[in-house]
Amino acid sequence: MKECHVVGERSVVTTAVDAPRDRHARRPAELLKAYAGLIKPRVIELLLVTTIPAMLLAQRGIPSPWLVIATLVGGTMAAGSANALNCVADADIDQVMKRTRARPLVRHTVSNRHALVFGLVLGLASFGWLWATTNLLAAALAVATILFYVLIYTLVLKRRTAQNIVWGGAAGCMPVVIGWAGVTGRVDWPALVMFGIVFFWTPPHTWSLAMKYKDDYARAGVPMLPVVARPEHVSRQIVLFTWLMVLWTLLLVPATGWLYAAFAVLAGAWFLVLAHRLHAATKRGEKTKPMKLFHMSNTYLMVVCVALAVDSALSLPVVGWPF
Ligand code: HEM
Ligand SMILES: CC(C)=CCC/C(C)=C/CC/C(C)=C/COP(=O)(O)OP(=O)(O)O
Repeated sequence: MKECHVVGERSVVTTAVDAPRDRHARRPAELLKAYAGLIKPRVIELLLVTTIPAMLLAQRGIPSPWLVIATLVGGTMAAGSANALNCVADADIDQVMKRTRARPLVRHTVSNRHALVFGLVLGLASFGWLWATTNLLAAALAVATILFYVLIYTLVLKRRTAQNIVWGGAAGCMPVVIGWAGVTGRVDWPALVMFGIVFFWTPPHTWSLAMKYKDDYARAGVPMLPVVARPEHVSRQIVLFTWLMVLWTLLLVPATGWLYAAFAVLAGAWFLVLAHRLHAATKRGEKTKPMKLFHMSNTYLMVVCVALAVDSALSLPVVGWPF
């Protein structure tokens, strides 16, 4: 059975004694599967979805398809590097948590050393690719995000504070800024508003998941909010961040058309109802389904991003400042 010791304030898991061991992947299909597992493709999918509307809004139309593809390829390389390095840093706790026990480094289908080299090379490649195909600002922002996510979130915040994902979540907000910079070579106020949308979206996304997996996180010594706080406090925080997120989406309206504005209000109202329902059920001490809110958080972000992308691609008349 695994043991988890808290050394200083950082939880350190001793070597697992019964983690399933595979042999190192050798055949091409095994290698592909193993390295794909390192980059967490499901997460990258929505990270990229947030990048596309940022590029369309920056252009207020349709940027060159090559620029969009080049930015998405660079973003995938950067996020893949960040996730692979995260897997190396978290190999000790991933073998303790049921949710992450099938990951390549836990199953030993890839060695830690190969995963580290893979993550570092992919990160350097993302910098070179983005510099060559977009601009130096976008490339620099991508590498800064990798460094922040691995060194600040994964190695410092994640194992030390219940606010880990609030501040560490900033890494997940960077694809929109990188997409904007890829088109304009600058970071203008709409990019910062989009950063804020994902920033306030992240706690409902992660805390709903962590409500389901809190025993896993507790076993690994990760102080996610549901591990250290009562369910009612967590659901109240989810409602608070959901309100902040919905109100923040309206700040983008002066730079968009009515289509985005309508979906931001409708999708926001829908997600607020879900968050309040979870909080009400939690307060009553009823059995809740936080994973429904987790999956709906991805749906919400996808809907808002698609509405923004269509609104921008069609160059709908901009609503402008109401005063
Ligand atoms: C620090 C910030 C974040 C944390 C701690 C976090 C946490 C997680 C965790 C633990 C999972 C489950 C992964 C697994 O078990 O395979 C997950 C899945 C996912 N995350 Fe996040 N996330 C964060 C930010 C983001 C951002 C910014 C996005 C996209 C913009 C995102 C999109 C997704 C998607 C699409 C999935 C897969 C959902 C599924 O498998 O159904 N996450 N997230
Ligand atoms: C452009 C660029 C470099 C983007 C990088 C942004 C990025 C990789 C965000 C990831 C967000 C995320 C899934 C965090 C979960 O980490 P975790 O360690 O809490 O999740 P886990 O417990 O599933 O490993």
